[in-house]
Amino acid sequence: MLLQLENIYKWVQQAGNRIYLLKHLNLEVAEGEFLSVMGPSGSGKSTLLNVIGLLDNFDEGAYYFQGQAVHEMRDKQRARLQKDHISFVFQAYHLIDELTVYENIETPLLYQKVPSPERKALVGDILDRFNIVGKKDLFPSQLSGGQQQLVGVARALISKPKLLLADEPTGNLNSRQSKEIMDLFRELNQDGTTILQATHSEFNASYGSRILHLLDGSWTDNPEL
Ligand SMILES: Nc1ncnc2c1ncn2[C@@H]1O[C@H](COP(=O)(O)OP(=O)(O)OP(=O)(O)O)[C@@H](O)[C@H]1O
Repeated sequence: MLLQLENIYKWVQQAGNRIYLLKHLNLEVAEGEFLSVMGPSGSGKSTLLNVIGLLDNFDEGAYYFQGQAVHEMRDKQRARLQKDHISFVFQAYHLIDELTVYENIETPLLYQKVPSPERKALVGDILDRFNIVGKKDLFPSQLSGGQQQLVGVARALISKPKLLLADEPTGNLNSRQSKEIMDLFRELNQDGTTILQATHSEFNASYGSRILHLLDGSWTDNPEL
């Protein structure tokens, strides 16, 4: 088992009322799965991905990653686990404005202390694979939205993460680019990366091996409701 959520609750306090963002949520994700989470806007998909990706805390419940109790970890341990094993592709690409395309893609390898010649080779390969060699010295502001998203995906894939969390990974891409990204995800998944994506797109979800539906922060068997 790669990860396990047990009875997770997350809430915010609003005008004296407790608003649940995640409620009584259980989840088991096996190594090598490709899981799609669907659900209407506001159902909690991004919140769930943020919790699983250790970007956000939860208020109650237990979270195990490769059998380790994440809810008992100190911040530093959690940060280490995240850097070593988890990558993100988000709607907002979170590229670093001051770094070039090349440098943005290289960042995860610096965190992982990959030696320089190997870094060069890996970044070169992925620039090639994504057809963006000609853009390598540009800054994010000099790219279109779709190109920025491609760079975000390249950066997420370069460190060969154990777990890839993707939140509407093809949101700003045309259908050809979307298919390219989803095909890359499939390849990556076949190479052993576990993928968890949140999506509104039936096309994207069809790439997954399992689909779960969220409604108001809980799983539902009746996605039409
Ligand atoms: N800090 C917060 N305070 C109050 N409400 C919040 C907070 N963060 C999230 N929410 C609410 O939690 C709900 C779930 O949001 P979330 O972004 O997880 O939904 P989503 O399913 O990813 O939606 P979308 O498909 O539109 O991206 C929303 O109703 C949102 O307004």
